[in-house]
Amino acid sequence: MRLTQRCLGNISKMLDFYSQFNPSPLSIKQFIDFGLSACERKSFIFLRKELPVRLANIMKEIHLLPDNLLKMPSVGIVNNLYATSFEDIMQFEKVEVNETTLDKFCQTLIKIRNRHQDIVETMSHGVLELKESHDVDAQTEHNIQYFLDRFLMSRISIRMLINQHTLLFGTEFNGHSRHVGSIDPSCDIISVVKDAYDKARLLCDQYYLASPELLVKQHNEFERCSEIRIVYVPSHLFHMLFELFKNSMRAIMEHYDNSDSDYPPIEVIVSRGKEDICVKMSDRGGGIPRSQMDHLFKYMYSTAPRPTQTDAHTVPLAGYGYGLPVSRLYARYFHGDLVLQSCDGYGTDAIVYLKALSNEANELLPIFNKTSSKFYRTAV
Ligand SMILES: CS(=O)(=O)N1CCC(Oc2ccc(-c3c(C(=O)NC[C@H]4CC[C@H](C(=O)O)CC4)noc3-c3cc(Cl)c(O)cc3O)cc2)CC1
Repeated sequence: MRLTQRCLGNISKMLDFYSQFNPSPLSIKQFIDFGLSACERKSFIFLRKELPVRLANIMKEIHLLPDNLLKMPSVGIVNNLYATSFEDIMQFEKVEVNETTLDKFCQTLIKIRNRHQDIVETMSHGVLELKESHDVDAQTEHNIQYFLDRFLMSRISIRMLINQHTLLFGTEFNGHSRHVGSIDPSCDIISVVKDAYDKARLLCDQYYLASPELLVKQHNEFERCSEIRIVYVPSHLFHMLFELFKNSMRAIMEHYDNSDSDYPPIEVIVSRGKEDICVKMSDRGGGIPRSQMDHLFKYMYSTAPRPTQTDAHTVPLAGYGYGLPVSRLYARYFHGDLVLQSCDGYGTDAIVYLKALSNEANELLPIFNKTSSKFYRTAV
């Protein structure tokens, strides 16, 4: 449904207003502390301002995109979805806080989350539409990389706020009584590693009829002989590890494509130091030359072309091309990182760095300001 001109006029004034504010980053500790005190009114009061601020900040950047990208049908769809969701939240700007508005707010958040479910794929279609209709120069590609990193990080942060509120105060149950919203205060990293391996192995067995084994160990320098646990969002950690396992398995199976199933195992070590928890995944999948490494994180390079009929059996281990860059955003979202070290001809190490202390695990949020908008204005 296209927004009427009147709506768009009204929204742009509100967008200007809310985009003046910087998003307020929260740490995992703040999410936990707030979740344990669990006051729905306070959460509502915070979110009815913070969500419009985060939506407006990224919508202003969408409007600064190069015209030829902004005109792509799929980018138009994304723009309208954000405008509709911004309007939905605006309904609560000045309402009286009571049971009815709290219930309605929760339902609206669920509606928004569902509306935005496929945004990443829709945006990747927009990039593909641009690639298929225009020559994309290096500068435009760089601008798209900059924008998508910020756009997708903003989306991760908005979904985090929505999930915390709906899981804490809605009728949904997250399936784990000890969890605080989407956060596990005592996340067993090794079990997430094994879960991600099992799910990736399923896909690998389906396509290659075989899969490499997993060797996993841990080293806790901080609390000797204790299991390594972290206050973290298990679904974020799973997303990263699932992606990395798929890549390692694809490399190994393609590299040893004529062996009789004596594939080198994937080795994972989980370590805990004073500041960081690391999950290092090492494979002997033949590695990648340094000249090709940067491409792996590029949205433009990796945006998978639409599968043709003959590609009906596309490799299930490769998505629509945003798996690795989005996984790095999940790692960076709470001030961690995801780094690749490959040895051409031998294999690849992927390291996920996580903040060991929840008070240091602060949201990393894109801020729309003169610097970021200048970046777009210099775009050709
Ligand atoms: C954008 S995305 O996230 O959607 N996604 C990124 C991932 C991509 O799939 C993959 C998967 C594996 C590999 C790969 C190779 C490999 O393939 N070598 C052989 C070629 C080396 C260059 C050579 C050349 O071109 O010179 C032509 C052969 N070797 O090591 C890895 C590897 C990569 C990651 Cl990231 C890892 O974590 C572990 C790994 O072992 C590459 C690409 C789908 C798309």
